[in-house]
Parts: sequence; structure tokens; C-alpha cells
Amino acid sequence: MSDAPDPETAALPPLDEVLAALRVVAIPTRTRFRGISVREAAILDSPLGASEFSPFPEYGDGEASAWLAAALDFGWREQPAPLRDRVEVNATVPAVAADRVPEILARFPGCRTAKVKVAERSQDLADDVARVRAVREAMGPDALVRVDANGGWGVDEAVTALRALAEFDLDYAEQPCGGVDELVEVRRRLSTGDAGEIPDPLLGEATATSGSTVRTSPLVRIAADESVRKAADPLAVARAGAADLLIVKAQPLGGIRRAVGIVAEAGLPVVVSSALDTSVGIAMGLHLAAGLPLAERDGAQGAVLAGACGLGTVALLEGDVCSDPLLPRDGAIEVRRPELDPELLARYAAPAARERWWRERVARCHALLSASR
Ligand SMILES: O=C(O)CCC(=O)c1ccccc1C(=O)O
Ligand SMILES: [Mg+2]
Repeated sequence: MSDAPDPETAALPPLDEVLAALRVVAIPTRTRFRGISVREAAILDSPLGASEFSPFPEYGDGEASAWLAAALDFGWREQPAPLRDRVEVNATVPAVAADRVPEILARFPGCRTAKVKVAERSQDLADDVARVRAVREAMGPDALVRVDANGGWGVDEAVTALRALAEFDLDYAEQPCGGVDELVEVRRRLSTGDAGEIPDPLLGEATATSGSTVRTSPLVRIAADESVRKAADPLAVARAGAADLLIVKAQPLGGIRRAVGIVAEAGLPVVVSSALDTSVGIAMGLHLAAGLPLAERDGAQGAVLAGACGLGTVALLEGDVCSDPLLPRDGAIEVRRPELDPELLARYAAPAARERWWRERVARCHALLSASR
């Protein structure tokens, strides 16, 4: 490990300095996403480059504090050096009707991986199957197709849905159910062992009755997202054997340094994603992703980057705070910190009452972080 100060004990920039650097924006989304049609974010014009604080409005201060720690770390402290200058990204397909899939995919030029939202409350399995089919047909047999249920299924529903979706040869299913125990159970029930074998949910292996061990191929790999970023203990998933890979997000995990530490300890392959951030928050995710080894290229095992990252989502916003936004090109995004554009900050400035709300939220989270150091 380096001798850089621990992010959890490093001094925070003073609140008045943070508030002086802060602007709140409200950017319409092009398509409803997670029930959101306007994305609010606090943007920090901070000493080491722009930073972003954008926990969703319904999150409590405890959870939002980790997002503030991340924003202050990225804005006020040197970051680990990136290992590469581009990060491959996936297309993100919201829970739209199947006939809108080509229009969505067109916003992600060159992407050979797509992640499709499923288990939307107002829809059913037939909607999900139709949407995933449309994505597979549009992208062809060589593309990687993932689904993300955001914990929307129960165990039985997840098993039924993932069996139905298996014909599209999924790369993985992200957070099919909400709880860690449910993920373990789904993973166990989707393990395809030959008759007489007892699938071991921890190892993805089946032990033959003779005593020899036979490798089973899971019907679909399971990725944990909310179970990592919203859990009191982000490593509980890995310890329980509840997932084949982890989705890691820099803001909810308290910043790049802390996320890298969690990934190393978990020892599972990861995909870095975002939370519908502006280009500024995306830059934080890109720097996290570009600091992790790649399985193929770097010969690493365990805590490696497991393919295209969910960092192309500026394409789902109607605007941005940077005139040279971090959008996918040739299926990847360049790793850089974008410049804030004052005109765009003004164009998307949030209403005064929302600006005040965000400033008060930052003050409360800052106080929580100060008290915990
Ligand atoms: O991972 C991606 O492709 C995009 C990011 C994404 O899906 C997302 C965006 C906002 C809130 C939650 C999620 C999620 O991964 O569940
Ligand atoms: Mg997710």
C-alpha cells in the first residue's frame, strides 16, 4: 500500500470552502430512468478539478455522507494514476418498450455490451423478454447482453425470469433480488449440475456423490449492486458467496481509494458503474475503472475489471455541465477530467429552493463526516 493518508482520516476541506465551490443543477433525462425525469446534482468547482455530489434526493444523510466523502476526495486530493487512457462502456437500456430499443442503442456508438433494465414495477416478464430480445437482435450474437433488475424480483420470480431470459445468453444478471440471502438462493437454484450432484453456492461447483468435484456452469452469473453500495458492510456479499461479480460505484462507496480497497478485499471481478451522473461524476468512475487491472491484458486474477463499465449514461441525459461531455465513442470513453462550462451551469441551474436544499444537505453530511474522523 502507498503511504497516502487514509481517506477516512484525511482532513476534510472546511464547509465554507465546499459551499463556495458548489453549484446545483437540474438536468432533464431523455427517457424516464428509475422513475427519474430530472437529475439533480451538486457540482463542485474544486481545486483539483470539478467534482460531483449527487446522491438521490430520497437518500438519508448517513448514506449521502459516503457520496460527499467521495466528492471531497475527488475534488481536493490527488487521485491514483490511471493504468490506461480509455474505458470500455456498456449501452444502458432503460425499461422502454421494445420498439424504442434501436433509438436507445444509437446513443451508444460502438458499444458491444448492453445492460438492459428489467423487473420494472409497472411491467411484466413478457415486456422484459421483448426488450432483451430486441437488444440481442439489434446487437447480434457476439454482443454481451446483461440485465439489471434493481432487486425487483423475489427468488421464485427471479429464477423464472432468468430461465426465460437464458435463451438470450446473458453475460450476467445484476441484483435480481434485494437481499444477500436471496441472491445466494437464486444463484444456487440456477446452478446446473448433473443429476446426483449437489451444487455448492459458494464455489459454483458441484460435488458428485462419488466424492469427485465437477465444475458446473451457472445458467447465468449473478452480479451484486445495491447489496454492495447500500450495505452497512460492502464485503458481506463476497463473504456469503452471493455473487459472481460486483458492481462498484465510486460515489456511494466513499470515493476511488475506498472503492479500490473494497474491490481488493472482495477478490471478485468487478464492473464499475455510475448513478446517472453528469460528466463530472462519470470522470470519477472512469478514474476508478482505469485504476483496476484487466483480466486479459494485465494477466491478473480475482479483483479485475470484468468487461465494459456502466459509465456511458451521460447519453441518457438531455444536457450536461461540460461542453466536451464524457460520452461513448467507439464503445469507450477517454479517461480525463472534464472542464465545467459556466454557460451550461447557468442553463441547468436548479430552482432556488432546490439549491438551498442541497446546500443544507451538504452541511449536514459534512458535519457527519467531521464527527466520524
Ligand atoms: O450500469 C449502468 O449501465 C448505468 C448505471 C445504472 O444502471 C444505474 C443508474 C442510476 C441508478 C442505479 C443504476 C443501477 O445500476 O442500478
Ligand atoms: Mg444496478
